Amino acid sequence: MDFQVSLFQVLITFFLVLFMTIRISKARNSAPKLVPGPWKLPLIGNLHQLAGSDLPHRTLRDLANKHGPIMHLQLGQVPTVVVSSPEIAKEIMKTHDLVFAYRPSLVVSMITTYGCTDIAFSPLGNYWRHLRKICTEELLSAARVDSFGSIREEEVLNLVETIKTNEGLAVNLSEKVFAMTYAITARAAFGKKCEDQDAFIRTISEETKVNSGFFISEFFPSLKFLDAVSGLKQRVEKIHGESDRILGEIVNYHKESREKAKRREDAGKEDLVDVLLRLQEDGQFPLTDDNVKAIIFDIFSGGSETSATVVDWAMAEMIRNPRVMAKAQAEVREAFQGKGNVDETGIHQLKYLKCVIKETLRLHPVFPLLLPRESSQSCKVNGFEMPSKTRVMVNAWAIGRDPNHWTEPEKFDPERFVNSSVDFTGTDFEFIPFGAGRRICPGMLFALPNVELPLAQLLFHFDWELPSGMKEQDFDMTELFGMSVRRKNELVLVPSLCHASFTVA
Ligand code: HEM
Repeated sequence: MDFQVSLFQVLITFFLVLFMTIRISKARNSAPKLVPGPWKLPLIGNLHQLAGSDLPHRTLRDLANKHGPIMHLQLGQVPTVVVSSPEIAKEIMKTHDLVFAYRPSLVVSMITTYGCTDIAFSPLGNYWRHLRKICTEELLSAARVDSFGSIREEEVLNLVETIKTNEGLAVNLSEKVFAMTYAITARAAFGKKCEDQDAFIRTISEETKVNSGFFISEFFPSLKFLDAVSGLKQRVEKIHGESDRILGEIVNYHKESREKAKRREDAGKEDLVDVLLRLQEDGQFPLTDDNVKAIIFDIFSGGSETSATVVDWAMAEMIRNPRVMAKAQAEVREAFQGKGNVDETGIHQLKYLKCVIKETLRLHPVFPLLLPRESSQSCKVNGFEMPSKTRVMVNAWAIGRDPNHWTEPEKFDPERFVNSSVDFTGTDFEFIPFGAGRRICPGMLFALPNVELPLAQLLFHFDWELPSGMKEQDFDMTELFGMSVRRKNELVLVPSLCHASFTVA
């Protein structure tokens, strides 16, 4: 067979190849630009890079330093994007807030929050919107928070009195502060001390510990058997069973007392369970008993440990920075001189203390990765395509220490906030300890007095020292990761009574 190639055939072939090459390269150029990230292993993706990490926010910051402030990680079956700069956080939580205001449904939260019917884990929609409205108008409004002022003052004074009896001795301050914030939340939520309060606090604290979201079975949602193998599900169900029983009793007890009060027509001051039951009775928006329990669970888990954690970090930072402690003490002692005590009416004068609290939240955000979000549709962020159902973690801890936005970011320096308008209300994306956008923490107003008043009282009444033999520079600041990040070791300090304290009436 002759093998003759005409010029015509050569030209046709040339143009065909040219055409195909241009099409392929065009298709490549128009292919969505995916978020970059480290190299992935089959099946587990990048999980090995987090394996063994006790402190994921730190590991993720180190990875982001290599791979960029928007980084894709394949965590088992879960495509995840980690955001570590204020600019990209703003795109997620402001520009595209609606797309990213969903939460993933996690094994643990499904159990603990009655199938994600609480505020924090319920999907964006009418039910969630209604709960947020209940929060802002009823449960966590400024007026409601004010109405708990006497409870706060009493419980903080109890704390001060207990410490006074231990003057000169090493006191486990962490334990006492956590007990105090639990007592405040319990009284605000349930009113009079309920019989099972202590058992309930124990179970809630257990539940929040297992709710960190970093369990292997959370990353392989289709492999249900992993829940059983890891024992996670059984463990959480057991703890939740106990807290559900107690919450059920609390709700029933409140229903009975409301009935009795109605018969006597003597409706007293409402606690938070009362408010929810009133709304349930009104029937404007259907709320089942389980919904009420889920909301109370949120308020407890969000309300108690978080504030105590901030007080604990702030005291620890001030012990390491005696100059800051002395300045904060001078401010509070001057403001309340002669009164012998700190009360909430004058607390707004404590400008420096507010800076100390901000600086504490910058360096030690209680939820360093906020709460996880999930995209409801595909979306372009910073020029990268993010498909629907991508899990998003915003590393607020890394953002608060971003050297492009903070000078000497690792230094505890409350002065940086003195003449600064930067605040944590969700508009300054370099400082987002309460999150931002639609999902921003609705408990800010409830939380802040529980941080300010105890701190002010501890600084007003006492001078603080480390137990003998310990030096400021040796003081341990190791973190413990759970649903929130607290100090690993309890804060043990020696109080001595300040002379101003003696003037108490
Ligand atoms: C210092 C104390 C607190 C800090 C640092 C804090 C921080 C946060 C953060 C970072 C989020 C996630 C925001 C996001 O996804 O963008 C959140 C959500 C939430 N917080 Fe707080 N919180 C505190 C206290 C409280 C208190 C006292 C309550 C209730 C009494 C509360 C109730 C909630 C709820 C219900 C959500 C879920 C909001 C939603 O998903 O719509 N928090 N909080």
